[in-house]
Amino acid sequence: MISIERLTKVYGSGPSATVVLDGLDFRVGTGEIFAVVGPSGAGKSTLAQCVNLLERPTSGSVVVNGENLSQLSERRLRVARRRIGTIFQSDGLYGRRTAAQNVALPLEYLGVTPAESRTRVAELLDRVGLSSRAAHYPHQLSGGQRQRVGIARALALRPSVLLSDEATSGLDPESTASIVRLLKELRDDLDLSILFITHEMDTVLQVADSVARLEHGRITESGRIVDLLRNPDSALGRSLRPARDAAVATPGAGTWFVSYTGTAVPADWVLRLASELDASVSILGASIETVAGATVGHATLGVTPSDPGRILAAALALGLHARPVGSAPAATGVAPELESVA
Ligand SMILES: Nc1ncnc2c1ncn2[C@@H]1O[C@H](COP(=O)(O)OP(=O)(O)OP(=O)(O)O)[C@@H](O)[C@H]1O
Repeated sequence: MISIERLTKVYGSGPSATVVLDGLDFRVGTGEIFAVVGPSGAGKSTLAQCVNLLERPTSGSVVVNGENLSQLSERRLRVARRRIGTIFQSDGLYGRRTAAQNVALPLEYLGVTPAESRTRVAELLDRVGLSSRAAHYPHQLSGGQRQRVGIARALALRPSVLLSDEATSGLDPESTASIVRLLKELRDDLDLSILFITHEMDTVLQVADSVARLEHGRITESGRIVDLLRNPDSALGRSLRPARDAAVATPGAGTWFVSYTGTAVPADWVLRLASELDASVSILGASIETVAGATVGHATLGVTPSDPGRILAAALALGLHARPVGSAPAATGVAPELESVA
């Protein structure tokens, strides 16, 4: 488990001081993947450097399994750092070393015997599905495979926390999906706390259990992914939804946007809605999926004229939040840019 407590980082001093992280608070539980997303300049890299203790925070703490690492002496910090494995965007592998030799590096620094190291490296490469590539050099591996070697190396010293700093940025969708699968396996099999720092929203949806949005050095919103997706008022939840243009309703039908808010939305909700309203309900766009074991979704519907109050009530009874598309944002609490999006 890792807790970030009132973490503040200020570069420079006096009038030129820049507050880059401003009192961040969050916790990544054992067996949890916690994503931090944010735009360029939000402070993500600085956060990563403070978490893996390459940078000392100006104030606040990084606490791993109850021990405050930010207050340790340099000597004790060198040992404590082993509890946090880091994977970076650039895999940082040594080109003149094979995959196995790269994974062995942290073990060599620690003075592990060659025999022990060989066993552990074989175990780690097997863990990341690269046993058959042990003798390959980085240039003989794909981007995704190099990142897997980086993950194996980050796990070499049996950390309890894995820090992923833009580790899937720049990978193609297939490689990203395979790294995401691997991180979830590691979370479950090794009970790791994984802090996943990224600017890619769609990867967050695939990988994370919880997410926080970092802006100008502050967390503006955070929560479990499922809760955010089910909350129609959550800006972070809305930004996690894939934005796609919906089809246009037939003339005379009204356009409505509905999103899952309940935990037990029936699978045949479209039929039920149509029957309850005694109206024709057509799907103009929809995304329904399982995230962290829960069904979440949203849809744009064309509904033949019905009383808006009845549509809202019928949707609510099915565990759905409904709003007419094109209504004033102030009345619905929905951002205008989402008005035409399914
Ligand atoms: N050593 C430094 N001295 C002064 N300012 C710094 C230093 N490092 C970073 N900053 C500033 O801190 C802010 C946050 O930078 P950081 O690199 O952490 O953001 P980021 O979210 O990782 O951005 P990106 O996604 O573009 O990498 C920026 O305004 C940057 O200029």
